[in-house]
Amino acid sequence: MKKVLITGSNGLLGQKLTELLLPRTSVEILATSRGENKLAEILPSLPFRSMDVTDKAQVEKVVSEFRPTHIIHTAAMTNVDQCESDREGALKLNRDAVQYLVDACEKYNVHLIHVSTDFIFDGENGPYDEEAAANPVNFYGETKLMAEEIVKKARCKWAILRTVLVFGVAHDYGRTNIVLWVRDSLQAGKVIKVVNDQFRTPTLAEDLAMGCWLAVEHDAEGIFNISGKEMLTPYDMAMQVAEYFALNKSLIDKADASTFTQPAKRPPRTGFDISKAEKQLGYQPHSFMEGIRMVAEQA
Ligand SMILES: NC(=O)C1=CN([C@@H]2O[C@H](COP(=O)(O)OP(=O)(O)OC[C@H]3O[C@@H](n4cnc5c(N)ncnc54)[C@H](OP(=O)(O)O)[C@@H]3O)[C@@H](O)[C@H]2O)C=CC1
Ligand SMILES: Cc1cn([C@H]2C[C@H](O)[C@@H](COP(=O)(O)OP(=O)(O)O[C@H]3O[C@@H](C)C(=O)[C@@H](O)[C@H]3O)O2)c(=O)[nH]c1=O
Repeated sequence: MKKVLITGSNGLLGQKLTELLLPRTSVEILATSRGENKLAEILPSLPFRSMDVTDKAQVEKVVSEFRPTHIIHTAAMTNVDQCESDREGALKLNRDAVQYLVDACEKYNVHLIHVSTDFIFDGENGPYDEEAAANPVNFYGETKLMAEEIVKKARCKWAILRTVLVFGVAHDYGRTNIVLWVRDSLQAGKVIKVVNDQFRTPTLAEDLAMGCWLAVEHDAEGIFNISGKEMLTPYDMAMQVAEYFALNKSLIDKADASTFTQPAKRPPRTGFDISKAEKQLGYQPHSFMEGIRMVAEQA
């Protein structure tokens, strides 16, 4: 019987993972997150414990008591711009916490599934396969690369699953994402500036959760790219969202790096080649348009 501990269960991926795994009788799960359980009402049977991954003692205590066979580590500081301004916080959460989890996994023989990002790359020549050389262009990417290096040195079994621009609907969730942001802006009649010089393979949160589960089922070891399959610019994405919801495309202003900047630099061309995960894990993501339809059904 596989016993899976999920970190960051209140997050977008954490919630989809919890919803995916809870009904499965072949696996026992323990959802953990820093704050109160945001899924308590909708999933009353969900085993949950509060676990602040930046607290080494809490990590050791929860892992020693639950004794998981696998940990899927989703918790992170994912606000890329915040990572530039709160570097100490970003290091604690995105780097130090991973060392505490590795220590516990080594001590209790737990297989660690660590979620990482395309932002470890500089975006000069995407799409990337699993062997590509990392070269982050912002602090978030630097902290996530540090985390990967900690995982690669671990003496427990480990897998690193890298993903890109995750979108989906979560409960009681503070952050938006590209699909919901475009839909809500256009429905409100707002003009939005959307870049056409950044390239991504956007990932439906449900597909990422399935990718994590496939890695657990296969006891996968090593690095796997788990993202969408289509290389799109945010402008392409916005046009598809407007198409799907029959919204006013003239509200979408084409932008580029000369007219749109954010506090942290974004790697221009990332995106992933997912053929390794397709072949070895049977990973099969939805199309971006199917992902939009699934979002529309939930929000
Ligand atoms: N979103 C994206 O576009 C991408 C994400 N990724 C990676 O995927 C993973 C999941 O991302 P995503 O689901 O979007 O993240 P979210 O920001 O949606 O969720 C992260 C969750 O982690 C929890 N958390 C924060 N601090 C702590 C802590 N100290 N201890 C325990 N839990 C904590 C928070 O829950 P609480 O409310 O309890 O504080 C938060 O909800 C991350 O590792 C990220 O780097 C990679 C590429 C793209
Ligand atoms: C807010 C905004 C974003 N964009 C573009 C920029 C970017 O390419 C895309 C998403 O921008 P955001 O700032 O919302 O997201 P961003 O912080 O770029 O997303 C990143 O999050 C971290 C966690 C990751 O790991 C990365 O894979 C990536 O998903 O949309 C616009 O074109 N116009 C806008 O007004």
